[in-house]
Amino acid sequence: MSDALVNPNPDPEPEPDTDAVAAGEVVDLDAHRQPVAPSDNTPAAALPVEVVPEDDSVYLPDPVEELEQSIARPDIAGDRPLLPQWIRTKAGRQTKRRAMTKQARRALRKWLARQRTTRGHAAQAWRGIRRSHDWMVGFEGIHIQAAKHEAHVAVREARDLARRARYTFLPGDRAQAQKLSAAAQATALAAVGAHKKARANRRRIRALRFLVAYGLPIALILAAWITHGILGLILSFGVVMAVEAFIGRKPHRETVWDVEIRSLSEGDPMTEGMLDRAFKAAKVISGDQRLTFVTPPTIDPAVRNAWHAVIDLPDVTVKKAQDRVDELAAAMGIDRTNVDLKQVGSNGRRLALWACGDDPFAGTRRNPLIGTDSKVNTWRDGFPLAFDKRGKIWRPTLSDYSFLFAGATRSGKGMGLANLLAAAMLDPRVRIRLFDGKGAGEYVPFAPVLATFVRRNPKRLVKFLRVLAQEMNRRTDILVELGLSKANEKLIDKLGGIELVIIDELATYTAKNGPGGKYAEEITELLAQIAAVGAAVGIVLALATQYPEAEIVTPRLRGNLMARMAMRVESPAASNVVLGDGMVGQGYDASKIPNAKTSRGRAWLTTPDTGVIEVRSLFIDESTGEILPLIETGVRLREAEGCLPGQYDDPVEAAMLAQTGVSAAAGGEDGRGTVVRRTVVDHLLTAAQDAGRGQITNAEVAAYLAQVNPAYVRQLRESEANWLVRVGKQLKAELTDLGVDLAPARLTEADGTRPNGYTTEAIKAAVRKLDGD
Ligand SMILES: Nc1ncnc2c1ncn2[C@@H]1O[C@H](COP(=O)(O)OP(=O)(O)OP(=O)(O)O)[C@@H](O)[C@H]1O
Repeated sequence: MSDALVNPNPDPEPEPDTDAVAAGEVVDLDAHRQPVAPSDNTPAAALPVEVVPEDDSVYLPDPVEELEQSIARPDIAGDRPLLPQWIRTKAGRQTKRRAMTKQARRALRKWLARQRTTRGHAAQAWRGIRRSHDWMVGFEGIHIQAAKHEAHVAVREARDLARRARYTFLPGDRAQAQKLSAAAQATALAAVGAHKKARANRRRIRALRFLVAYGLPIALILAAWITHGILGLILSFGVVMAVEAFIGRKPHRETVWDVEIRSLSEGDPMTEGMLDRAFKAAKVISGDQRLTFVTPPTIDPAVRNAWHAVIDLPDVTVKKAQDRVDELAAAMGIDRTNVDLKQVGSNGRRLALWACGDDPFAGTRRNPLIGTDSKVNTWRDGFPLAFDKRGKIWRPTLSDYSFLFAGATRSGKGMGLANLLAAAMLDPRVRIRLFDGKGAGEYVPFAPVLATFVRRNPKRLVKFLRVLAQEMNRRTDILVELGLSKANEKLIDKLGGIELVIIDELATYTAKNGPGGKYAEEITELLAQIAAVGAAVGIVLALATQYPEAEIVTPRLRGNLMARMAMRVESPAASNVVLGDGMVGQGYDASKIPNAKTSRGRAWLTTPDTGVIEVRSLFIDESTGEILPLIETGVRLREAEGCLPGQYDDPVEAAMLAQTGVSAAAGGEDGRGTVVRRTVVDHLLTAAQDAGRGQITNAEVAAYLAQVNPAYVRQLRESEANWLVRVGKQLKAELTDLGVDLAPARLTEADGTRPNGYTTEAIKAAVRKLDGD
C-alpha cells in the first residue's frame, strides 16, 4: 500500500470520510494549521521540550527527541504539500501497518462474534449433520420427478395416439394418425430415457457427495481409531463434530455493532468525525455545535498508536472537557488513562487533545542514566524520575522542593527512591543522608557514597534532625548576609553542598505507637520545618511510606512536601493523604491504580511544575544489579572531587560524632548503617550488669576494660596499684572527653568492705545523659 493517501477531507465543512483513511489521515497540515497562541504555563500540543543539559551533566536523549529529529527532514523542493513529514518515517509506516493489521484482526473477530450459538454446540453440530445430509441428498430429485412426469405423460399420449391410429379407418386419416403415433412414441421413449439418465446422474452425484459428507469423516474416524486407538477415535470424532458445528452455525442476522462507532483501541484512526461524535456523546458539546480543528488529528510518532489534535471548542471551556474526560475517553473506545487534555493559549477554549489506542503505561522505560559514567547536575537538570503518558521523561530538580513517595507494598516506592539515588550519586555535590526505616539490606551497597547511613534507629534520626535544623539556620545566616532569599547554583559549594535526606519507611519514625513513638512528634515537627524552608538553602527531603495515613504524614508535613508521588494505595482516603484533601473527588485517585504487576510504578505525581499528572516511574532492574555500576561511578566521581565521606569536613556528621561518640558516615564502622555506640560508658554499664550486684568496684572495672580495650591492659612489671591508678586516670579522661560527669564513689559490699567503684544506677544515668534522653 502506498504511503501517500489522498486527504479525504480537505474541506473543514463536510463530514470526513472515516472509511477512506486506513491508518492515519494524510492532510494538508499547513492549510489546517492556525497559529497557536503562545502560553507560558501550558506546553500546548507540541511535543515536550526538554532542558538541554550542558557539559557538566549527562542525560541520554529521550526517544521523543530522537523521533523528532528523525522526522525533521526539510521539504526543500516544497513538493509534498499534502503529506505530513511523519508519514515518510519508519515510525509513520509502522503505525500504519499496525493499524491495518489491527483492523484485519478486528474484522475477523467481529465475523467470529456473529457465529455464536445460542442453543448450545450440540444442537449446532446436529444442525450441521442435517445440513450435510441435505446437501448430500441434493436437489436432483426434482429433476427426476419432472422427467418421470414427462415420461408418464409422453407414454400415455403415445398409447392414446397408437390406439387412435388403430381405430381410424379412413385411409387419409389413418396415415396421419399413424404418423402422429410414431412421433409420440419417439417422444415417450426419449422422455423415459431422460428419466433414466436423470436417475443415473443423481445416483452418481449422491455417491460422490456421500463420500464427502459421510465417507471422509467416517474414514478419518476409522483411520484415527486404528492408528491411535481410543484417543484417536475421540479426537477425530471431536474434529468431525467441530466441523459439523461450524457447518451448522447460525449467524446473528441483526447488526450487533454500529458501523458509525469507531474505537481507537480497535485500531481505528482518530478522525474529525470521530472526535465530533465523541464530544457530542460525552455531552461536552451539544448536537448542533461543531468542533473547529486548528490542527487535524495526526499520528504522534513518539508513542505507539497515539494521535493528537488541537481543537477550538464552541462556547465551551477546556475545563468542561477535562471534567468529562471519562465519558470522552469511553466515546473514543479507550480508557481515561489513554487521554490527555491540555489547555492551549489563554482564551480557555483551545484544547490540545492527545489520545492513544493502547495503554501508554503498559510498557516499562529504563532510567536513561543506566550505563552512564558522567556527572549529573541535579540542581539544574533534575533527576529522571518518571515518564508521562506522552512519553515525556519528568526530571524534578533538587533545587525547589522536598519529596514524598507513598504507596502500598510492592507499588514501586522503592523504585522512585532508586531513581532519585541513581542521579544523586552521579552529582558529587549531593550529600546523601539515608535513614532506612525498614532496616533490610537493600541500601547497604550504596553505603560508600552515603554521607550518612543509618538503619532503623529513630533516636539517631531525631538527633540528626536537630543537627540538621541547626545546619539549616547556619545556611540561612549565610544567605541573610548575602541578602538572598534562596540559594543559587553558584552558592552550593559555599553553603556546603546539597543535602539530600532520604527516609525510607517514614512510619518507623513518625508512628506514635511504632518503634520511634517516643520521638514521633518531634521528628514530624522537625521534618515539617526542614521541608518548609530547607529547599531554599539546599536541604531537600525525600520521604517514603507504605502507610499514607494522617498520623504518619500529617497535613502540615504533607503541605510542605511540594512534590508528591502517589503510587497505588489501598483506599481513596489514603490517596487524599498524599495528593491532598478532595483530590479523589476531582478524579485523582491512586486507589484506582490496578493492583497488577504491569502497573507497578504507576502513580499520580503532583509538583508545582507539573500539576497533577499520571506517570509511571522509570525502571532500574534490581534483579540484574543495574544500579551497581552507577554506585561505582558515584564512588569514582566523588573520590576525584574529594567528595566521598571522610574526604571532606562534614559539619553534620562531626556534630553527631561529638554528641554520640560515633559517626554514621558511609554507614558507620561496619558500613551497614548499624550505628551502635561503643563508648567507655557502655563498657562500664555492661561490666556493672555482668557483676549483677547493682554496683562494680574499680578493680572489676579495670579488669573488664583490659578485656575490651588494649589501652587498659596491665603492663609488664606494672604493679597492680600503679595499674589501677593509671586505669582510673585514663577512664576519667575518656569520661571528660565524652562530657560525662561520672566519678567513683565509696561502695558498701555484702561482706562489709567499702571499696571505690560505681553503682549501676549512676552508670545508667550517665548513659541516659549521653543519649540525650
Ligand atoms: N516503574 C516500574 N516499572 C517496572 N517495574 C517496576 C517499576 N516500579 C517498580 N517495579 C517493580 O515492582 C516491584 C516492587 O517495587 P518496589 O520494591 O520499588 O516497591 P515498594 O513499594 O518499594 O515495595 P516494598 O513496600 O515491598 O518495599 C519490583 O520488582 C520492581 O522491579
